[in-house]
Amino acid sequence: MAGHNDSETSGSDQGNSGLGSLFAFLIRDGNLMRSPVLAYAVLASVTRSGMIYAINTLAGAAAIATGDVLLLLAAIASTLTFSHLARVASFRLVETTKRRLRTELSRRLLDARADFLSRRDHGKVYSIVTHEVNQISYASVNFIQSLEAALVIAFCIPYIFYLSWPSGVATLGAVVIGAIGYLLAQTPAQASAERASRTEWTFFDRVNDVLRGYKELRLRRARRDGLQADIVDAASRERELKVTAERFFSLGQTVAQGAMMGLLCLIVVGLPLFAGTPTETVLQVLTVVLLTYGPVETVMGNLASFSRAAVARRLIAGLEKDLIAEAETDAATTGPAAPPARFSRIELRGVTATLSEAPPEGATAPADDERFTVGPLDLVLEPGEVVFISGGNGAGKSTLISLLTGLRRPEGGEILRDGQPVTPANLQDYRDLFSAVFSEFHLFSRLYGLDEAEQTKVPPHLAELDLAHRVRIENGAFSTLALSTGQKRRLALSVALAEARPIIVLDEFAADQDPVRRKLFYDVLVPQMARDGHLVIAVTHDEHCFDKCDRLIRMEAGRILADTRQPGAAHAMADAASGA
Ligand SMILES: Nc1ncnc2c1ncn2[C@@H]1O[C@H](COP(=O)(O)OP(=O)(O)OP(=O)(O)O)[C@@H](O)[C@H]1O
Repeated sequence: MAGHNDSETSGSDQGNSGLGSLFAFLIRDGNLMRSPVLAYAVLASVTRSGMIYAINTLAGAAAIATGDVLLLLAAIASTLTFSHLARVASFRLVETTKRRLRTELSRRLLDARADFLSRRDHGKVYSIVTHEVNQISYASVNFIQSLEAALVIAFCIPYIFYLSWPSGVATLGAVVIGAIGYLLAQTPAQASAERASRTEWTFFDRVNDVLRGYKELRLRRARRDGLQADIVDAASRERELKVTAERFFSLGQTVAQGAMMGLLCLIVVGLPLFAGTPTETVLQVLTVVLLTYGPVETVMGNLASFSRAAVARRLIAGLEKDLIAEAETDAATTGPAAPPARFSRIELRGVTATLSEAPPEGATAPADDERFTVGPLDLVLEPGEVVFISGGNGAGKSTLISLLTGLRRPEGGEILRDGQPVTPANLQDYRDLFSAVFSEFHLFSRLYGLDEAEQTKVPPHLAELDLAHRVRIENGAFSTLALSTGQKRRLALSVALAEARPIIVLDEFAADQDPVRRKLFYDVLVPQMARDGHLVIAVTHDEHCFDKCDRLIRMEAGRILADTRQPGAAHAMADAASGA
């Protein structure tokens, strides 16, 4: 099973319920204070208490008074109205909280470092933005409902004291016993609920395997069975843990219900027998207690959902903490988009990077044999050059590309642009120099970020790349992405060319092109890009084309083995292509 590198501690480790932090979150960040929901809830509970009072007065009266009937009707009408308004406002609050949490988490994901995003085990992220965000958002409805119910109980307890003080004491006793039952049950319940959520992350990871690996899974039944067994295992463990959590929640609720039932027995049997309370008072107390039974059940039922939401709050906070730790600097991800910049020289000076997997759960650092070091790398690049990077699998070519494009920050050495070091403050400006088609590229369905002028450049490039018959641009989006692998890569190149950035990076672009398109790429497109003044950096294994670049960089074991210059080779290709 995939391990997760979680910075948060489990609920049981924390030793506190997290309810305080949950309520603080709901009140402070959940917009509770700015919503009319609190006012509606208070009004609904006041009118409900008035209704209880009116019912009780009418029930105990010798004759029905018109005023009491009118009071009852008014109380019913206003209770229904305010309860409805409170419900609508609280659901608005739920959706607002959900939207806020999801946009905040997405923003943090957009800001996260490439290292974090390139990890495969993102089941945790999916689970948190769906399940946990729902749990915490719906807690605001439960919070309002509970507040409304608690206010009714708070109004009714003094009234019970007023009717008969022994009943008042017994009612308070029942509330205290119920609260103790809940508090005792919630620690083990929360611990199981949290473990269940963590198991759900594994489940999402395996579902991701199904979606990504469907072809391999179709070809070998045993592979599919093995994955299915893992999915069943994760789902079963989650079920067991959730059932355990609910068993504890239910135990707490049973204690509270027992206390309420004990209270009813005490009122019906104990009061007349031991306190000599008259039947008329017993009936009045009984009516009030029965009418508050609903609000008590509401509070008791919601306590479990608060515990689940407290777990969700902890897990969301843990992910936020991870994302903050993994965030790029503000300057790298915020601020207005800079206009396409120019450069005259890019220099890598003693640049190094260490690649490692996320450590398994419980481990502090990856083992040495799980690390790969690239560099130190020294390299100077200038506009108008065509640079090919070659080397065996695992030589470090893609890592060099990540370092060069500013996606990965070097651990040692520095990158200089026109003699100035690239720092977090100017990193985004530096990245704006590049357009790229990575070996594992992603095609967005829309032309995000391209201005109108850039968008108008895409169709000519589609024609040049022999895609005009398959894809059109409609309202800033591609008409289709249902294309072959080679076509998709050419589509990605059409966007990169339309961006017209000074440096174009192509990682194994030709690998999935047919011979005709491969020839077009090496003999026409690349020389043309250089002629237009672009620095072209292409990772390639096509040895027979190594003579078509100005510089050939060979990599091995994370180092640059050779940097051979063949001046003018690419320009000569361009001249030949244009017939000059
Ligand atoms: N997260 C990681 N943890 C540890 N090692 C890693 C990690 N990512 C990559 N590596 C290792 O770093 C080395 C360089 O990888 P890189 O992707 O840069 O190679 P490459 O030259 O582009 O290879 P290819 O031609 O196969 O694409 C490889 O040996 C790879 O196994």
